[in-house]
Amino acid sequence: MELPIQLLEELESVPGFSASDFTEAHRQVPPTSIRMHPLKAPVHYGENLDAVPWCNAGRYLPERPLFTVDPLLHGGAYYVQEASSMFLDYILRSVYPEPEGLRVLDLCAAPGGKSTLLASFLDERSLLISNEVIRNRAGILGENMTRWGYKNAWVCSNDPKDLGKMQGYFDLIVVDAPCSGSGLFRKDERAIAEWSPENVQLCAARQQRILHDVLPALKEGGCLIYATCSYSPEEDEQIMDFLAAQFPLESVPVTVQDDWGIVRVTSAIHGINGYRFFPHRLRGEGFFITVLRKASGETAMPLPKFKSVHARQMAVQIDRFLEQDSYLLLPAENNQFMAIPAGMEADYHYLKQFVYLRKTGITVGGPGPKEWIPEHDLALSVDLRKQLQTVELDLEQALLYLKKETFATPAGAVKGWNLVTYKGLGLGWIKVLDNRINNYLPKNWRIRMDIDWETIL
Ligand SMILES: C[S@@+](CC[C@H](N)C(=O)[O-])C[C@H]1O[C@@H](n2cnc3c(N)ncnc32)[C@H](O)[C@@H]1O
Repeated sequence: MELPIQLLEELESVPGFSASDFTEAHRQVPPTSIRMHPLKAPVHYGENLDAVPWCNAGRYLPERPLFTVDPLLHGGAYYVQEASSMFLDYILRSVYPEPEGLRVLDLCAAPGGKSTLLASFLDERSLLISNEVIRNRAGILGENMTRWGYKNAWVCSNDPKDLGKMQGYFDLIVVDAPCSGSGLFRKDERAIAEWSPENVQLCAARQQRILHDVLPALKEGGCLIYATCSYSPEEDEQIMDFLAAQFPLESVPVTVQDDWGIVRVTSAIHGINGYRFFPHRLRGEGFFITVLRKASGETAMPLPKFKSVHARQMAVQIDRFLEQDSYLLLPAENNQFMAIPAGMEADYHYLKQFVYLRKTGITVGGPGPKEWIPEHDLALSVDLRKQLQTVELDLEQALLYLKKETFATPAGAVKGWNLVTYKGLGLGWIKVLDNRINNYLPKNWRIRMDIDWETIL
């Protein structure tokens, strides 16, 4: 792996860098890590695995498995995430010891690593808006958020400017910015060929534009978390100085343990604190992150009055599927309904004025000619009732289900709708008829890969 010489030269002046150690680290296989779902990962899962020091739910795997053929991944028991970027979890716990009722924006959210982490961190009264401007990437983000299963985590697909119009609405904005990607060289060699000093400049200019466009949406006293997977100071320390110079933002330092190997840096002009991750100093890839607080500026506008569209009469149908904490049912496309937390309808009506909401809470399905037809989202919801008609699948059946193939009626299945589970984790719905089953996995969710059954079973 031939690393760009201009990058190595520039990094000579960056604290914690060592050209020889850095180059040597790029000859090593990158560690594989996952972050477990606090409510979905089976009990004792990950017990024998090394923990990621800065993230309670993070674990290193001894080697990279073929994740596609693990039904637990499809059911949302864990998310495959690079370990350094899990430091967001530590920052959140440091800045918000009690995260209550926060409105949070993850601006550059696909494929969903930071958003799934945020969703697990926030309390039920908080609302997470995950945005991804690129349409097809927003689709992948939607799938990953559906697997994670929270009704207070919504997805939109907009330009940062649209979100910036929601003056002072958010308590926290996370900008995991598109960048030149040098931090991921070890995982993706193609990124080396795409790297150039000119591209670093282009990325820095785009980062400034994105931040400038979205910052009006951060309320006074709210926090901005900015991160990249680039080593270039133009995209890291110099962006911190740009932020401090252009906006009323001040540094929020966090305490880190020395033995974690994270490098604390401060920006040259305004002394803002940031945290750098180098692969020769810790078990993770290149990453940079900083937190700033908005000292003054926009305050949230009161939410406008709205006419409720809660479908009260439909709720009766859903009560048998969802735990009866408080949710509202709103009409969705194709005669379906979506469940959102009670108390968030005003936010829904407000947000709709500014953004295209692709996913609002949990799509629960809709009334069919004879009965309620449950939607796939519902099977993956963390609020799904424990007492539902459920049938446990073995590995072969689970993989056939996830390939959207048919298989013999599993033992324990009853006529009608059954939730299929693997190791107790909901994967989706089947409908059992007299002499066969119908597999209700959405077509675009299916595993397309040919499975080598002999090695897997
Ligand atoms: C570093 S990735 C985000 C990774 C994600 N936060 C995660 O943890 O899984 C940056 C994202 O920014 C998006 N992006 C690209 N150009 C953008 C722009 N002009 N404004 C906002 N987002 C943009 C990319 O499509 C990409 O999904």
